[in-house]
Amino acid sequence: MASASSPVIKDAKVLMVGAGGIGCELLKTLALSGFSDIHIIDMDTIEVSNLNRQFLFRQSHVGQSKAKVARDAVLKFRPKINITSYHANVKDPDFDVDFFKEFNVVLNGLDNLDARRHVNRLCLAADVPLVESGTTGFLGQVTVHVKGRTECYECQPKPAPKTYPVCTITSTPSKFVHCIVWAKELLFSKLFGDKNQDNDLNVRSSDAASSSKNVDDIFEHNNDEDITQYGRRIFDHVFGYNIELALSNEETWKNRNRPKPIYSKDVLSDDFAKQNGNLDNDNACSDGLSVSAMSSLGMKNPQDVWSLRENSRILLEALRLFFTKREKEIGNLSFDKDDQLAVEFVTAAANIRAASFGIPLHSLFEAKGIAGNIVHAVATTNAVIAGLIVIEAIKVLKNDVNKYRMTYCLEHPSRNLLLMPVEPFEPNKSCYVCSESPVLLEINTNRSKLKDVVEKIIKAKLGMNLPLIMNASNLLYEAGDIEEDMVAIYDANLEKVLAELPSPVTGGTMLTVEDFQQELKCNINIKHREEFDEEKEPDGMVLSGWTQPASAEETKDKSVSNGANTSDAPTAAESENDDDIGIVSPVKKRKLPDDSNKPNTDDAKHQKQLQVIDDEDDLVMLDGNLDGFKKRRVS
Ligand SMILES: Nc1ncnc2c1ncn2[C@@H]1O[C@H](COP(=O)(O)OP(=O)(O)OP(=O)(O)O)[C@@H](O)[C@H]1O
Ligand SMILES: [Zn+2]
Repeated sequence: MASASSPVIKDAKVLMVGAGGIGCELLKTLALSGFSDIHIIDMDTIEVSNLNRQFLFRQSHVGQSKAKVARDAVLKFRPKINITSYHANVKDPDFDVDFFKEFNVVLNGLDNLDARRHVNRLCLAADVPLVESGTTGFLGQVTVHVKGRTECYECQPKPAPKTYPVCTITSTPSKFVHCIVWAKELLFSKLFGDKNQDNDLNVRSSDAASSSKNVDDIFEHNNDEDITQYGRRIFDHVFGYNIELALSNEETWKNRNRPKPIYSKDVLSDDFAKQNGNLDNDNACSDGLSVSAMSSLGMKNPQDVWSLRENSRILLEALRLFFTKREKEIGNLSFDKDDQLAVEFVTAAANIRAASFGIPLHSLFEAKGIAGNIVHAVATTNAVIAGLIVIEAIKVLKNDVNKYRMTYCLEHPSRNLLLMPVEPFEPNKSCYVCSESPVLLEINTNRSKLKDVVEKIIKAKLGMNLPLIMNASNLLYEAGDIEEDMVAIYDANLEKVLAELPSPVTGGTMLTVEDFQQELKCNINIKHREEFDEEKEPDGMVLSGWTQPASAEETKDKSVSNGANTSDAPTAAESENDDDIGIVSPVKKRKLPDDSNKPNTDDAKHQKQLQVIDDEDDLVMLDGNLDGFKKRRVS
């Protein structure tokens, strides 16, 4: 390993993308490892919920740029190095191919597929190696992507990662799970958990002065206020007032549907207290966990999707029951999916928020499943992953191709294995991103419209947001800032191309798709296919040049997203299987295209230090050479 004074480290110009959970650890580790020219891009500002694991940030930094604060924090203990921060989206056109070309290596600490794809494509276009990473709870991985040598980030299809940027949760939910996270992590915690724990429940108005302290008092239950009044006040604050406040920030809603504020008086009549629950004869029982708002309101079926009014009644009733039947627990509660009242409260709150944002409502049964599956970010996983990123970055800088490893951090170490390095895969010859071969798109050209192709394939699968589609030299379609009448012409052209294809198309029609924003161009060979198995191919179209991952890529399926404190986790059942990752069919692994099959002397040296460890508590690392399946002590 190169030492801190090594020229490869000192002279390297490194670009880090993301200064969140992984990014903070990474910046610190890079600086302490001797890197001295680090550029860091992050578009976000610091949220209270980041503070438990993004150790470069403090309470006083909330609201400030992550990239800048991270830079300043590290410069305090490494004042002589150069750190350049950009408070910006990596997708900004300023960060173009020429910008990327300036760097020796790019390191990702991102939390979403879209940005990861974008960076992958720019790294390929600029021919700069990329070290990519992700964590979910105790799981994590680091992968190395070097053009022409190892597979690119998109060589294999990835299941969409399930982590949510904070602002999605606090301000712009678009899926029901975002509302669940909000209800569980923010509203439930604020009302029934530790009051002193700051959280991002309140919408910060653009007027910074009006923040935190007095706003927090809103959630306090005043002694002179009956519990129904209190409930309605909270209701109006979080579903009414906060939404109005958020709406006042016009910028946020430019390209989004505006939410609708909901006040309790709009959904519930004033005499609702009388109808809500049976105040005298609650289904009181001594066991707190069996108190239920549903039983209290005579609602029996957990699979029913409640109306907005029913959700509002459940919410207020659950809140009342917490304050009357489980008073002693208030202040110490954290969400537990086996706590019926907590699940009722969270379901109702999530549904009301969903109604406000135009998101379909869900039953308690469904909501419980979603709420029980959210995994918390683990700071140590981020630290381990950041360390591994630096190790791989150094190998990349030294051009130690034979030593590149993709490393998986496992949740349930089996046979004392916590980290599992495997040799990187070679590029997928039919990858539409890093290979020249056209992708084959089979569709029923009689029925499918090119509009569907654009939506389902070009945008959803190929991840091109601003595609430009050509058929030979004819421009068929262009997304982006174009005049409405042009859009109509393009749409018509697009339809025409499909309509004119002889049916059935046997030879295929070649479309070229370009997305300058993503620096990606690929050819699509369209072929007619009459029948589709709607269950397997629900879109009625198949990108067959881009195969689904085979079982050999099981590890990659475990590919996780990153650093989010709130993510839909692999289910418990899936996690159990992680034990098997250690024996992921090494035989099927593809080798690098160069001479990496040859025994490597450095590896041989390593193996001399291998030792068998019996102590269950020792962490060991499986050596990259899986054939030997040797263990190495990690100190
Ligand atoms: N397109 C992008 N351009 C720049 N930075 C980005 C982009 N997409 C994501 N990021 C940054 O990547 C970081 C990912 O960090 P992390 O996964 O820890 O998320 P977080 O937002 O800090 O926390 P949380 O887990 O609560 O969402 C974030 O700081 C986010 O701002
Ligand atoms: Zn690829």
